[in-house]
Amino acid sequence: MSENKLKLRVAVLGAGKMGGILLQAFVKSGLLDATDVTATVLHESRTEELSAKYGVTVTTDNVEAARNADVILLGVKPMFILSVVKQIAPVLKPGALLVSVAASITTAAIEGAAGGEVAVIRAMPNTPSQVLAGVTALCAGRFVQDEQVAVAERLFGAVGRTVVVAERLMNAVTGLSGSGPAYVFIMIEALAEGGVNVGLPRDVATVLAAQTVEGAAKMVLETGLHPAALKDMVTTPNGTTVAGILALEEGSLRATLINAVKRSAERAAELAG
Ligand SMILES: NC(=O)C1=CN([C@@H]2O[C@H](COP(=O)(O)OP(=O)(O)OC[C@H]3O[C@@H](n4cnc5c(N)ncnc54)[C@H](O)[C@@H]3O)[C@@H](O)[C@H]2O)C=CC1
Ligand SMILES: O=C(O)[C@@H]1CCC=N1
Repeated sequence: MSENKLKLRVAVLGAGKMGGILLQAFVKSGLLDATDVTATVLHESRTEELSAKYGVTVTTDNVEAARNADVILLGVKPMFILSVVKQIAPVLKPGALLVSVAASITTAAIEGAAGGEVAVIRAMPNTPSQVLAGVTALCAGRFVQDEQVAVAERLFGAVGRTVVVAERLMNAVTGLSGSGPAYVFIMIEALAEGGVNVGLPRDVATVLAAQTVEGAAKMVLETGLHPAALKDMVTTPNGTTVAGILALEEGSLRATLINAVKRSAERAAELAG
């Protein structure tokens, strides 16, 4: 494992849901040494509990955490990110890399808040990073070197797949894979409810639903076949599946999902201000 380690000091400013998932995974996967990671949160009352949970130093002092860091992962809510960047700008090491996971906030806005030629990478990960099955889209700001993109790919690669996209596509990514886990959780819950409705115990129904979603997703990723071809393999003429598909089409499942991604992407654009 040690040859795969990133020998970098990383500060996670805003170790909430997403920041916490990422920092735990970076350490657990062996990519970073716990001693090289520091994290911050807003409230002093949570630092002790989170230090114990994450196994890294957790404080409320963004400036101290950022001072010696090679990579600063910004995990605060979009509305707070520019003030946090302004706060840490005076202590940034030359060559430090800022990585923001904030929805909507552009690399240009972060560069502006940093007030200099600072390397900024914008990332949109998702919560399945917690089980190393995440997907993260990355885009680079104006002052980023190729090696810094490679560092970000290593970091997010430790928690799943990565793709590099043009920045103009980041809100679209947010609408699909950033918010998408929530849509899929709702689908799994609803499929399980269907199972309960036809007599299955809840726990069995939930396992059947979740494993079916995982298996179907794996088939798409591993066979490279079009989802429609895989759907056709399940669908016997005059059989059970096509009866279920009729119900999906009557309920406009496709249009509903297309709209979900579209509305979320539109909201991401709105939040950019
Ligand atoms: N939750 C998700 O599925 C995803 C979230 N994101 C992005 O991640 C960011 C955080 O979202 P969540 O983790 O869901 O929110 P959260 O509320 O769980 O985490 C935010 C954390 O920031 C801390 N914080 C607030 N102000 C601070 C400050 N001034 N200094 C240091 N820490 C401060 C809070 O204590 C909290 O721990 C957002 O920008 C969001 O757009 C991106 C992808 C997915
Ligand atoms: O709901 C949100 O705003 C964040 C961004 C992507 C997922 N959660």
